Amino acid sequence: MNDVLLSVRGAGKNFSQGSTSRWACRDVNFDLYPGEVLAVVGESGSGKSTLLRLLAGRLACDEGNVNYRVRSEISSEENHASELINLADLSQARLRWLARTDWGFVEQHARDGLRMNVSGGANIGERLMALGARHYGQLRSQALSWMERVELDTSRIDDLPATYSGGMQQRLQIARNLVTHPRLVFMDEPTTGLDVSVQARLLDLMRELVEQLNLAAVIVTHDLAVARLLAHRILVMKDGAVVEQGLTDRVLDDPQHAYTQLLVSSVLTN
Ligand SMILES: Nc1ncnc2c1ncn2[C@@H]1O[C@H](COP(=O)(O)OP(=O)(O)OP(=O)(O)O)[C@@H](O)[C@H]1O
Repeated sequence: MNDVLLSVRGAGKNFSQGSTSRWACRDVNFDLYPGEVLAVVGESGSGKSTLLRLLAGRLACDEGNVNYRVRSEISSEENHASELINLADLSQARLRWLARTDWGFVEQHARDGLRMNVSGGANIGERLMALGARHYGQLRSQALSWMERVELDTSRIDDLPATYSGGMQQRLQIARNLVTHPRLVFMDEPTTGLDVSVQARLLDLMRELVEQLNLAAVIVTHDLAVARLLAHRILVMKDGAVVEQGLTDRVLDDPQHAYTQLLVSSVLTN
């Protein structure tokens, strides 16, 4: 049995504005294993994106903790390679290192996850350069091979991402994230806003890559069909709380909580 990769215990985030304070998400608990895909679903404002940002160390928890099994080369000397480390105990430099190497983050809007003023090829090569790669020929051949892998036309390698279609930009974002062989990828509504046919092909590609690379992933989506296709498990959020979680088929075919039942039935009647 593999060791847990990500362990979340009682995690929550509070946003204060003036005299009012509000929990965007509260008391979230789950474990994620290598190669496992978890979908976080719920309506707008339920706290999905905030939770994703807590998991990726982009926001600090105001309660509870998020723990990650850091690879030996980036765990500090006093920590064992196999130990789960609380993100709150990592320095900003170590968190940035994780974010650049062992994690990926696919944003809903590609412009937030790509560098729009450098070529598609440079977008893929950049994360390798952050790891010390300098050989131009090798960077270019890696970029070409990842463009092929995500089914991008390699003749577009020198074009700026702004000249790519929305679906192509998402493929580029995925290639940019996967080039360093991360173990865990966070995705925030990765197919929202794309044409239905583009979405379907992108989802197929994502499913293939997740399987081939044994990737663990946390995918925020309001689309239960995305969760059904990609996720092993589902976590349902409402008003910042997790109301139900379990295996995808169980949650979608036999929802226990009234809110999940409503979500599932509203898809069926749409
Ligand atoms: N930076 C912030 N400052 C104050 N409140 C925030 C901030 N970010 C999020 N919130 C609040 O936290 C709650 C959860 O927001 P969040 O974006 O996590 O929900 P969501 O489920 O991802 O919604 P959507 O699907 O619309 O993106 C909302 O009430 C939101 O207004």
